[in-house]
Amino acid sequence: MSSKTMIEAKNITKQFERKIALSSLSFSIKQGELVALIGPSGAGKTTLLNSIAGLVPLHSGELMIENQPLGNYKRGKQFAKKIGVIRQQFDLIGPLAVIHNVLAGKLSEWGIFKSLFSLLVPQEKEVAIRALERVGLEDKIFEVTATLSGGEQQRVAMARLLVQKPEIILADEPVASLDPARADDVLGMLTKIVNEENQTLLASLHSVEYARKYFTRIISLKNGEIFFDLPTEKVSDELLTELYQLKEQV
Ligand SMILES: Nc1ncnc2c1ncn2[C@@H]1O[C@H](COP(=O)(O)OP(=O)(O)OP(=O)(O)O)[C@@H](O)[C@H]1O
Repeated sequence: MSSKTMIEAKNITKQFERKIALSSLSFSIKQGELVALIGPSGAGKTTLLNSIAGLVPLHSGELMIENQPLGNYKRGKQFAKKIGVIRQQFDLIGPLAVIHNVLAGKLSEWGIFKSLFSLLVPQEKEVAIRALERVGLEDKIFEVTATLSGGEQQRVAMARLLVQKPEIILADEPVASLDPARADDVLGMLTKIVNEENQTLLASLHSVEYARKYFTRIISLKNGEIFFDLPTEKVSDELLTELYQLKEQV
């Protein structure tokens, strides 16, 4: 792992009307880290990922991406090379063939003309083929995306990320809609790709089991605050019970 800091949160706070979703969080994540974000429903996981993706403005504090304030990054190509997002809903266009969804990873790089032309004659087809080979879907290249299973669609989303090649991947519940065997398969593949590409991964998960199996560090949130931030091997069952406990014990 390199010592380059990829994400740094400095006392970040986010409030929705009177609800504090993130309360003065601070942490930093280095290149190559595989970080799972866990915590009960409503703890702030999605809000945190969306803040880092630049989709949710903060009330106070600062987010630094590779030592630059997040706001300094221009949207478009520059940002797409820095941060890629993968979600539970996959964000794929169902009626399009798999190849077009994979090549969507190039949209911020291509101009509008090349992007539109690519819908007629796929551009840089070999890039898409290579990405689909890596996720084991090369035989599905011209299938309509919506006809693929949930696990296959999540692999298409991963192939799109392979084409986009961001340095940081933010994954919001990437396997929540998959059955356990598909979830295992998708997380195994995602973390393998991240390791091979020396990327950095921050993924929210409901499953502690997957967090322990695939991630090197676990950050837990509770009521918008960091409850613990530990290397995976230091996360005890007692801490997890406390994290998910419904009411604070008095
Ligand atoms: N757009 C919004 N408007 C108002 N409140 C919001 C909004 N988005 C999130 N919240 C609130 O902020 C808090 C944190 O929500 P968030 O979705 O980040 O939690 P989460 O940990 O991702 O939950 P889950 O595991 O259920 O997805 C919740 O109380 C939620 O109701």
